[in-house]
Amino acid sequence: MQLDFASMAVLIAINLVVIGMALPLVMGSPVSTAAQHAQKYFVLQAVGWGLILAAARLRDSGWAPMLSLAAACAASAAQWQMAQALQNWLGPRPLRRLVMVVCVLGPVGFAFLIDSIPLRMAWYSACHALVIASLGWMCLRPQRAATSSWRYLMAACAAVMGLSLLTRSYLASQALFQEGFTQDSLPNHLFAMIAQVCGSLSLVSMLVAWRDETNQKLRDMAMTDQLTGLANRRALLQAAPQRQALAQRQNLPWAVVLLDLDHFKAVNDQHGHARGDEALELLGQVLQANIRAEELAARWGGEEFCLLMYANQAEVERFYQRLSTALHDQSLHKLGFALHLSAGCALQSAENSPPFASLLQQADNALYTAKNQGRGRLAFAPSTTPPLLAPARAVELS
Ligand SMILES: Nc1nc2c(ncn2[C@@H]2O[C@H](COP(=O)(O)OP(=O)(O)OP(=O)(O)O)[C@@H](O)[C@H]2O)c(=O)[nH]1
Repeated sequence: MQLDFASMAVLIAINLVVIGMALPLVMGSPVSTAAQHAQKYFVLQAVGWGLILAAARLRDSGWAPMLSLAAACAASAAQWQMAQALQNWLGPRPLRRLVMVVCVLGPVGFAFLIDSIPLRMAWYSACHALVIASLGWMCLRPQRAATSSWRYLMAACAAVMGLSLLTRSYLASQALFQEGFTQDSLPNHLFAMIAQVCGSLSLVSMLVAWRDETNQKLRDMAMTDQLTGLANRRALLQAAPQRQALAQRQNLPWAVVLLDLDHFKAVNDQHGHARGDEALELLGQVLQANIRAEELAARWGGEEFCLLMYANQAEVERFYQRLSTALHDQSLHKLGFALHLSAGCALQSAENSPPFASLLQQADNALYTAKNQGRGRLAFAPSTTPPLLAPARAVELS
């Protein structure tokens, strides 16, 4: 089999052009920011290989060095797009700045060394190897939920590509290349083959990353209340047994609190449904600002909210006072009228450790008590302490 570099470059360029055109069609629109960067990565790669091809064809003309420089610029721009995609998929990537700097320095050095093929190749290949190795490293330790399969595949491709580029850089520094990127030589053939295989595997990785991202978005949507941004009932029901079991295992106090806005129908009637929605959003914000990271606030439905707290009775009372005051003040300030809350709480204790559904029922009964006793107060479920010593009691907001 006779391989020549120009034919390989044609195949790679055709492959990348087809991928660059097919991706937007397959992914549809609109796609996420990360997916857009991934699409640009393939388009720029196609442009880069097209320019390498043109440089090979015009090898004997004065255009070849400029075309090679343009190819280097396109390849660096493609790597930068990949860094952006990884940042969006995996969260903040500390190496992103380094990638940006080397993506600029690579073509700049290439331009300065344009008269010496070995030097400019050695320089650019070394820069390219550093960028690719950084991209591979960026696939590790994600700060957002991301499956390992596509990350490891991409990191492996980066390791192989990085090594082949380093080899090319070394050979060029030894002046073994006379005609740069386009020379028909074993290292260039190997590099083209590796680029082809790693390019295809990177495509697979990116499609899986994009699928994971889409699945994660759907999961988040299924678990989040659209209006308030809090967890929804499904998310709370899913999280509750685990948290309850943790509290039992570690002997932590645990409380289920149901909160309900008072006379909310009147808010809607007097100020309109849109204002009512704003009131619910505000309660969501105030709740989120007043709970601890390990606690969970969810919209239970309508104007009712549910909290899972690692707290004893005194702590729940203090929390209720704090929340009611903040809600009162902020609603007056932001909505122009005051919102009031009633709450019912069931506490898990050594004596009272029923299933979650039963605790929830106790909290609901306590909320009913708070409403019946005049609203604007917190009531505890009677069974949370021995009934004879401490019957159902309510804490009125002072
Ligand atoms: N704006 C808005 N209103 C809602 C939403 N969900 C439920 N509501 C309204 O919340 C009100 C609840 O009314 P009720 O169950 O009578 O309760 P209430 O008026 O708060 O009275 P108490 O709870 O007894 O103090 C109804 O008018 C619902 O239309 C929502 O998403 N947005």
